[in-house]
Amino acid sequence: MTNLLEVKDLTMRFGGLLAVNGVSLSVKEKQIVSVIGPNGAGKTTVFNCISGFYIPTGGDVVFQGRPMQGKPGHLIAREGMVRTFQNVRLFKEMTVIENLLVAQHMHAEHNLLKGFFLTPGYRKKEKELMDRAAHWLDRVGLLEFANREAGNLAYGQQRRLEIARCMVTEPKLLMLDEPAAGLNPNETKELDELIMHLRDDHGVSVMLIEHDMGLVMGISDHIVVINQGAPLASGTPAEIQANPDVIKAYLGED
Ligand SMILES: Nc1ncnc2c1ncn2[C@@H]1O[C@H](COP(=O)(O)OP(=O)(O)OP(=O)(O)O)[C@@H](O)[C@H]1O
Repeated sequence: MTNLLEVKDLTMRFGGLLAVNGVSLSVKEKQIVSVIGPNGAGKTTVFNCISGFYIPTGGDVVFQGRPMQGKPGHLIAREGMVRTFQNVRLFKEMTVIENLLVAQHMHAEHNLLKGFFLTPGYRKKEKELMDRAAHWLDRVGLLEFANREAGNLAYGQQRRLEIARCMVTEPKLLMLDEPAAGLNPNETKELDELIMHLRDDHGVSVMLIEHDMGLVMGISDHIVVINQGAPLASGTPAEIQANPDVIKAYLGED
């Protein structure tokens, strides 16, 4: 099976700090790959480099066979790699459904000017966007809140809306930065089911940064561990749980 994403020898330097040092990883189609490591290990920086929010100091990022390093985030998103952030970033004063419509407009660079003329083609496109938004709201259990202001949703619901906002753009790779942070155990279980459902029924690959080890060990096909910016281990959940270097890095943390 060819790799959807191939990252080789990724390096990111901030002044004197080598935040990411020689990290390599790959994600295959329909795989859930988690990146774990102690606080400050460089996980979010790896995400930022892959998704075009930082230009890496060195290394290669190849997505669907094409080099991505140096491209801006919005172009990488258009290639089919979309992400969420550690802190919820919704348009809080817009309604839930508006958040999904705007995401699709931004993604498709839909010609808004045409809207003023209300051509039949435009109306048809608008209906498609609306149908897709409703479909994903239903999938993440938020359809009944479609017209509520996004900022008024409970935190766990906002997290699910963020995932729906990614999914309306029909990505190949969904990158989630600490999606379970701040969720209660029930919400985490729903998130676990949602992520597996996205992979199994919608064919997306998922990359995950997460501190909730129950979630990571339960859903990951493959895990990459980084420590102080450098690769420490990679393997299946069982291999990672049994790896003495990983255990040491985690026990050494507290
Ligand atoms: N824009 C930046 N400028 C300077 N240093 C940065 C920047 N972003 C991250 N760093 C530093 O790089 C290192 C790695 O940070 P990063 O946020 O990637 O770690 P992390 O593994 O995601 O941590 P956490 O689990 O706590 O979110 C840290 O020392 C951090 O202070």
